[in-house]
Amino acid sequence: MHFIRCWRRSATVITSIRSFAVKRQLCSVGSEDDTVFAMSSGQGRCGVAVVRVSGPASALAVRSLTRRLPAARTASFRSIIHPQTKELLDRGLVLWFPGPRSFTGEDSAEFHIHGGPAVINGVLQALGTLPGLRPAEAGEFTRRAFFAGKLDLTEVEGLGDLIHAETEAQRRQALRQMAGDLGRIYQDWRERLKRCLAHVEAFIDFSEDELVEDGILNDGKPHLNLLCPLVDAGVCRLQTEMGNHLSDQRRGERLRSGVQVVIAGSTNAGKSSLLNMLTQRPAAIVSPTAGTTRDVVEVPLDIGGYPVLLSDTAGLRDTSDSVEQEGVRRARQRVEQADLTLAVVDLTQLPSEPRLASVFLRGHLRSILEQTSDRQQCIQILNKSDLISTEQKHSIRAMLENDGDVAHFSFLSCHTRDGLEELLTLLQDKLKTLCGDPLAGRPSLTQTRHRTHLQKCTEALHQYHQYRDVDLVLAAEGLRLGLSSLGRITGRIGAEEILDVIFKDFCIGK
Ligand SMILES: Nc1nc2c(ncn2[C@@H]2O[C@H](COP(=O)(O)OP(=O)(O)OP(=O)(O)O)[C@@H](O)[C@H]2O)c(=O)[nH]1
Ligand SMILES: [K+]
Ligand SMILES: [Mg+2]
Repeated sequence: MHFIRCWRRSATVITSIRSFAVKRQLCSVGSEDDTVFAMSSGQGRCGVAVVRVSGPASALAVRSLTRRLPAARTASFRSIIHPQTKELLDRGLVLWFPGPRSFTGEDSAEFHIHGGPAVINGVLQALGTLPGLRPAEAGEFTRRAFFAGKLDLTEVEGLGDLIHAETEAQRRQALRQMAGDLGRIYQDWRERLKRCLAHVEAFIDFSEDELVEDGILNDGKPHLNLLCPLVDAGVCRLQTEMGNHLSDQRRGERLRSGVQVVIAGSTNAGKSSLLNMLTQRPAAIVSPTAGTTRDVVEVPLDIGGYPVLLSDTAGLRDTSDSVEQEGVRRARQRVEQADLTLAVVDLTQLPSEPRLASVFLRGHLRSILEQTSDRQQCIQILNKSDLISTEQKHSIRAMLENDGDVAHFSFLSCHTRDGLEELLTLLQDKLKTLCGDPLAGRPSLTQTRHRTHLQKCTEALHQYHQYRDVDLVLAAEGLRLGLSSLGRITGRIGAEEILDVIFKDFCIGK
């Protein structure tokens, strides 16, 4: 059975980024020596809410609200009392995690309380009355874990992705990244590059006399490979590995952000009917009038665990209507940016003669894909199969199977749902190819941020090769730049400037 559902709950990213940026500025007066607290479970009424505390005054907080400190890392059932009024706020579980063996590396505690708003507000308000305690900023617990060396930046990003993961494949990829699989690759490259740089620097540090005496220096030009034959090989190997990692057709990034699947074709082919059938709701207007759809209608879907952004578009035709022209322009733009195009054809428009039908289909596909030449990224959907005879269907199928040019096709009826299972199987296979298996092989690159730094690193390594025979100091500088770019991925270097960007996606309490 195929599994389809909506995977993206809301689209309020822009406002949340803005409000987060403002909050950061306001709160940046807070120091890391403060003890912070926040509700870490979701907003709204719930059975159990978790309030987290982290920082040096955590023990004070537990003692003030529950009288004594429980045994470390063991749940203890306690009365939770307001430290000033002595009023009973709730009864719940208290956990005490003395640093450094805690998520943040600091002394921390958790109160598992009843999830009603009055209880939660009572406990948060009580914590706020204690000296040295203040409400946490978004992502502050994770930020502290990062500064305590508990997580590197790729693991922090993995954690952020895990919180936002809405499909199975996204969850698998995020979990793997959070466990440090990706970070370990970058760390290993960094260590190896560091060794290469150390060799070159040692070479530079030798005095000229020593080198001349040892016959290493010829014509006043040092020959690096006489002293460290491993450096060249090491740098080349790194370049190959990074090149492979970079040329992964954006599989990991696509899985993280959703695969762009676009429905396109002539007017009245049944594009909106297909969108509605896949989304299982009337997301787009369907009517017998050609040119019904004008705007792009986009719906997030989970197809077999893969995140898809499915778009219905205006039917492609020449028209004098300026609004429809704009719709066609947008449709073409979407097809250009698509990871996968579903080219919908109305079977009743197909000539009955097989050779002419073949020409018609090719022409139809060409008119949709125009600039994008990659046939592999397209599925031809032969719609309205309920309106043609079984014999006609057989002869079209035979014709297409003999035509090497049509890569993938699927017969479908949006009215009888005939062919839906077949289409979904085909779709799922395509998505698997486009996103890869997040658990198989080496982990994929998941973020543009990593790609940018890695590209900079490979450019810097190129500088090494360029200068190694001419100017060793410049060659070494290439390695140093490469090292610094790699360090930026895991957060060894320049973390402060990118932390805000990463934590924008975190919620308060994480
Ligand atoms: N018999 C039959 N009719 C279909 C099928 N799919 C769609 N239709 C009909 O074809 C007409 C056009 O369907 P739409 O889904 O609006 O087609 P569209 O491609 O979105 O059209 P535009 O937005 O105008 O480009 C409607 O009357 C649908 O009911 C099908 O599989 N079988
Ligand atoms: K229509
Ligand atoms: Mg439509």
